[in-house]
Amino acid sequence: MSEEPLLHGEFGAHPAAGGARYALSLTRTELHVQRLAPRPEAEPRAVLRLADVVGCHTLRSRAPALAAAAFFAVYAYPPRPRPRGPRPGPRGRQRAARTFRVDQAPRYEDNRRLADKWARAIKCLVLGVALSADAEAPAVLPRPRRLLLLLNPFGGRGRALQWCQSHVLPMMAEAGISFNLVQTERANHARELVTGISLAEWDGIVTLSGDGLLFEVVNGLMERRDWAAALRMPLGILPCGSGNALAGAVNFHAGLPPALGVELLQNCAVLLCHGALSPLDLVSVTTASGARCFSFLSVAWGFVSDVDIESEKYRHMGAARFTLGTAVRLAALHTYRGRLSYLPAPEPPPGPPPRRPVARSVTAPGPLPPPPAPLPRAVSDLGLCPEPEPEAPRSLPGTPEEPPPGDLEALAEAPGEAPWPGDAAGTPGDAPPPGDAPGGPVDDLLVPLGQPVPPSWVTLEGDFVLVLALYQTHLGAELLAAPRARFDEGVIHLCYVRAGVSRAALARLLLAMARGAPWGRGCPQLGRVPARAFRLEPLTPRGVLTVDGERVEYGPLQAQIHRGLARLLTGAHPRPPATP
Ligand SMILES: Nc1ncnc2c1ncn2[C@@H]1O[C@H](COP(=O)(O)OP(=O)(O)OP(=O)(O)O)[C@@H](O)[C@H]1O
Repeated sequence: MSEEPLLHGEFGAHPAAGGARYALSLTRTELHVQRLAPRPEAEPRAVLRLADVVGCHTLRSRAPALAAAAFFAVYAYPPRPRPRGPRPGPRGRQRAARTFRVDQAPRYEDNRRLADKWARAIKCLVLGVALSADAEAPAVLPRPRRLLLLLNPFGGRGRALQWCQSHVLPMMAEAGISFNLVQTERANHARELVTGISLAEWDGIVTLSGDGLLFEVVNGLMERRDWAAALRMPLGILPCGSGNALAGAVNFHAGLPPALGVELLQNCAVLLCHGALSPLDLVSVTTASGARCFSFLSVAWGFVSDVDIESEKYRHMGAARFTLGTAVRLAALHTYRGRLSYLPAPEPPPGPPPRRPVARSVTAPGPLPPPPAPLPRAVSDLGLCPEPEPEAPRSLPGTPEEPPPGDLEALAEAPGEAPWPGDAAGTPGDAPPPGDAPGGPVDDLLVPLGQPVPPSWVTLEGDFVLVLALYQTHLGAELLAAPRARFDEGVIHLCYVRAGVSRAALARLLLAMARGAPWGRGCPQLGRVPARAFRLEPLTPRGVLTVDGERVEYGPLQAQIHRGLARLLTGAHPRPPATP
């Protein structure tokens, strides 16, 4: 064991399976489980990484023979070993739950106290809440979170609901997260919904679809009169669409290997249970008609937006639609005449993106708000019931490693009330910052589209194959286009490819991106510049412009970045230091 254990104890197992006993050691990052009896040599020491743990519950047996014992169950989703072979396949995560019996004291109350201590310590470490150095002092946990889940049943290959039921909801129950799940019924439904919700009722809004549904949520929140307070609402994304770039970025920043499909969804769901937040840059984009929208991902013109929109007809293929769309577009390569102007930003520092200390996702301490008002097509309409509040005893679903139903029941926990570190940054309900206009922050770097750009800007004119403004690492779940991007660095990564590039050179560039390899070396037509703002003026009369993969009106547009305007549930947090 490389780290000092915070807690060490000897416990029985549940079910009792031949009187097995285990020595448990809890460090800041791992739970070590060593069988003591019978035959300790028969079972190698198991190590559960807390990064794979989503929750821990205290339980009590209904059996009179076990009346003095208390129990704690640990729920983890470690990655499956990657299948061997020349082409390693996807691995995904496998649920692993272990229940331990605390039975050394003759009195139930004393065993319960010890079980509570272990459960609290594990939960604190999973949630990034500071523990006392010896883990002896009772840690005060924040109150359970309430999330609004918005699911597009037609996103990607139409599997969002099925994936949510089988992979997301069970994990949330184990993490002690309450939720209300709403299926969207049409485009813009999510946008309308979030313009009307009461912010105080939710600790986060999470979309289950592609990037498009989160785009709706961001813009719905921006339409509110209290937009600045609304943007303090933690936002999360669980990838169930065909374009899952932001989820790819969340996965990357957590240090996880590239993933697609269910594997990416499971990774993001585990991270969501951990609850850590990062500030998220938003880019305000103004089009020729004066319409303004807010973007968290990209503005694209030419090759990238053409592929995005044209490949809609292959949406039944999921993410593979982009590969086919790319091949088709490469065969008929177009160029577009236009003018690209930008305000340069200082070059970001080299090297991998540093992990920032992150805030927690949950609202400030205080009494629980009233239960959320019922929402249309909410989870109860679907026969899925939100988890009861943790105060209510409940039986847990049975699995081979778990107590059989009816044997153990969950115990009431003291309601959490600790503040979440970093929540002072703002909670839903804050007043908008003074000086900000209704309808979003002022674009202080931009002059009206009809006027020339300021003299400090750089202008390029010519024929382009593509222009892409990206502010995340990923352009698709596995397309690592800007490895140095961070969620809140306040930089637009502008990238353009001028006419004259060969099909082979463009294909090489895209392939390198897909492999996560460095790209663009030896391609003189490629330009990459960090910017704070840009203006794009297409001179070719027809074409496609997209913002976050959604088509917008074709014509001149301009944009500027607003640093850390929103908050994203990223889940990855450094292990908290012990308080002295
Ligand atoms: N119930 C619904 N019926 C039809 N469209 C919907 C519904 N709910 C959301 N939408 C719209 O579906 C679009 C696609 O959503 P999203 O990007 O999240 O998923 P996706 O599968 O990755 O799709 P795409 O790749 O086309 O962007 C969004 O523009 C959203 O407005």
